[in-house]
Amino acid sequence: MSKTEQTFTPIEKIGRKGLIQKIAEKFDRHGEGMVYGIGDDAAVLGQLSGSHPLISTEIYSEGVDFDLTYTPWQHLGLKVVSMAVSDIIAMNGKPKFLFLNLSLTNKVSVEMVELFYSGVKHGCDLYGVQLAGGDLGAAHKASTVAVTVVGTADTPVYRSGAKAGDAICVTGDLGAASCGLMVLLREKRHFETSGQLVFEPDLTPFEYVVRKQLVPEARADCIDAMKIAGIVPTSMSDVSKSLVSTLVEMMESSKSGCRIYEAALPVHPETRQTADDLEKDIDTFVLYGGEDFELLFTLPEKDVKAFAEQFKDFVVIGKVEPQAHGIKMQTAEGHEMTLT
Ligand SMILES: Nc1ncnc2c1ncn2[C@@H]1O[C@H](COP(=O)(O)OP(=O)(O)OP(=O)(O)O)[C@@H](O)[C@H]1O
Ligand SMILES: Cc1ncc(C[n+]2csc(CCOP(=O)(O)O)c2C)c(N)n1
Ligand SMILES: [Mg+2]
Repeated sequence: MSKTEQTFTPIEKIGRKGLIQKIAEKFDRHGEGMVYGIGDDAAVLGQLSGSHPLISTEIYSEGVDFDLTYTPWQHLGLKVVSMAVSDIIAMNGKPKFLFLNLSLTNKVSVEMVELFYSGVKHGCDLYGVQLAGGDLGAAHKASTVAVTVVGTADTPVYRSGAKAGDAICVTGDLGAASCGLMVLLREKRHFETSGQLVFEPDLTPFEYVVRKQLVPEARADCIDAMKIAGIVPTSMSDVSKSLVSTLVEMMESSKSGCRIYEAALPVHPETRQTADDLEKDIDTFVLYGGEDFELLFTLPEKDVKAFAEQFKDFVVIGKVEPQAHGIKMQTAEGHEMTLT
């Protein structure tokens, strides 16, 4: 069946209760640490002993944070889970339970909600998280998705612990997700002016960057490796907004400055290629682009080598300095510039 012929069952046809029942069927009501999930006035979780409960909550609005023209519903479901668990992971925690609140316009069908929850299910399985409840309501013009995640941490890691002399590290690569967003927005503009009925652009040359935008993955693998290596970073945060804003937040709360090296910033070859194609400066994406969901963390110099033996997908991009140094980047040409 092509996109134009997909069935559209209005939510009012099965009703709110009918839709919640369809959602509930996809998820277990009981599970590890969950006494009773979807189906009563509140979820009942198991008792926690020893570790600290962590709670993080986020809201995403249609047209502001996501665009349904180019976002498949199952991708949106997976992405909201990744974005939510990333905040728990960034505290050195383990995500456990998820709550999802949806307010939906009448442009959203039962089938779309089912696709969304198949993405959510995929995310829950990927991160070992259980859907424990939520809420469902109507929206007038734009849909919203609010997500709350509950996790645990034996040793929470804050943004504020960076110490002068620590190495500044980042996982994966930067700038790909915002580069992917630019590609999707360009294709959307093209679609709107072309008069075509179906939005089916050929994104093959942009597969990596578009994937990073539509289905980013939270770096649970890095936290697991830290645990195995017995390493606790001095500070950590996820790069959800941009490298520069995350660095500034981290250094301000750590009462420190830093120096990063432009030449050390990790960039995927496809991001570089796509930036050229878009005729944009690669640095705009790498320094100021959001949604990469990589981890930025600081390690005492002596821990870097030990951690590198356990985990390969990170690089050192700079060093923490005393606060008076400011937040600086040494460019590839050897100049020093202040980052803001
Ligand atoms: N979008 C959703 N995703 C996952 N679970 C949901 C969602 N909406 C509702 N639920 C779950 O379904 C069950 C019934 O929810 P419902 O909102 O109907 O009951 P309630 O919260 O007790 O009622 P009220 O909102 O009037 O207090 C609850 O367990 C709730 O967590
Ligand atoms: C249509 C559309 N407009 C804007 C964006 C960009 N965007 C969405 S959420 C976000 C930050 C997440 O941070 P946090 O998880 O901290 O809320 C950014 C940069 C997008 N993807 N789609
Ligand atoms: Mg409710």
